Amino acid sequence: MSVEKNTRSIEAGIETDFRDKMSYGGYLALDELLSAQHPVSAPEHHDELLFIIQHQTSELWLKLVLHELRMVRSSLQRDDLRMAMKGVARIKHIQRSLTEQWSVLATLTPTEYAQFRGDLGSSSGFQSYQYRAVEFLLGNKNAGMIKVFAADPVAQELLGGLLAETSIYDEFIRLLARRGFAVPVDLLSRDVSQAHVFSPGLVQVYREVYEDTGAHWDLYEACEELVDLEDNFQLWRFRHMKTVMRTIGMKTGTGGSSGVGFLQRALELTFFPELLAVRTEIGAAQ
Ligand code: HEM
Ligand SMILES: N[C@@H](CC(=O)c1ccccc1NC=O)C(=O)O
Repeated sequence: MSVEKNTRSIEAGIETDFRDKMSYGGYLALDELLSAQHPVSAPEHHDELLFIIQHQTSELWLKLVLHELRMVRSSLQRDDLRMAMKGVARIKHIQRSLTEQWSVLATLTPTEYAQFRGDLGSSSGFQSYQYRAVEFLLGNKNAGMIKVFAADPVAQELLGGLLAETSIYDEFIRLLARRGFAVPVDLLSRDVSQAHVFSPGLVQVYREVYEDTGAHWDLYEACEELVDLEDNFQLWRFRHMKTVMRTIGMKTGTGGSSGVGFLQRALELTFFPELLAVRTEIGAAQ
């Protein structure tokens, strides 16, 4: 270490020859990753790289969210609530990071975006199959959403598969039934390819959990974790809608929707409605 030169010396043990050894770039396939940004504006607009990287990093995180959600689902199937909650905890951190990331894109002004928006053609986040897969795994099934992937067999297969499978909410509800709670039977034999719809009987199950937390501590904790997950998902949707509003105003979307109005309607969707409804009941007379 040469303090005067403000330079750190490279230690003798530091690896420098990677002809026959695994390296950082090799392990992480950085050549592929860092050559996957292809701006379409010509001449290239300075801000298009921001736009591409914001989406690519979001898709990478969504890939991990999907990976963790599958683990959460299989843990619930095995009655391993602790493992499931470990997965949920990780997902919650990813969601925070994804939501925080909107501030980077918000530095893209409407003037700058308008200069390359036309080059995006009809491509849109509406066509993100990983985002749709997350919605499906959380229980917001919608077969109609698969239509836009007619030209993408990989996406179609993934989403078609998830549509027919249980969501993490279906699995949580089944776990509650195995624990002896009076879960309405129609919920246990429902067509899982449809979106979960509000069940008043399930609210009563949660009421039992929330009114005797000591007896049902792990379930009580799990319920609150699921509420956090939904809350975080809605915060992402809200920041998306607000960023869209400040960037394109009330223009229609490149994907063909009305734009902001369409995104606002997504804020009315809910994954775990009974977990929210139970709050109204707590402490109320029987
Ligand atoms: C300036 C930036 C952005 C604008 C102006 C914008 C605009 C829009 C609009 C107008 C829609 C409605 C569909 C349409 O007609 O196109 C939409 C949908 C969507 N966008 Fe973006 N978006 C932006 C950035 C992002 C980013 C960074 C992501 C991250 C992956 C994203 C993901 C999505 C998703 C998943 C949908 C579907 C939402 C749903 O079905 O409720 N968007 N976006
Ligand atoms: N729908 C956006 C375009 C857009 O944001 C976008 C375009 C291509 C790939 C991802 C996108 N992000 C989110 O919709 C718009 O109407 O400006």
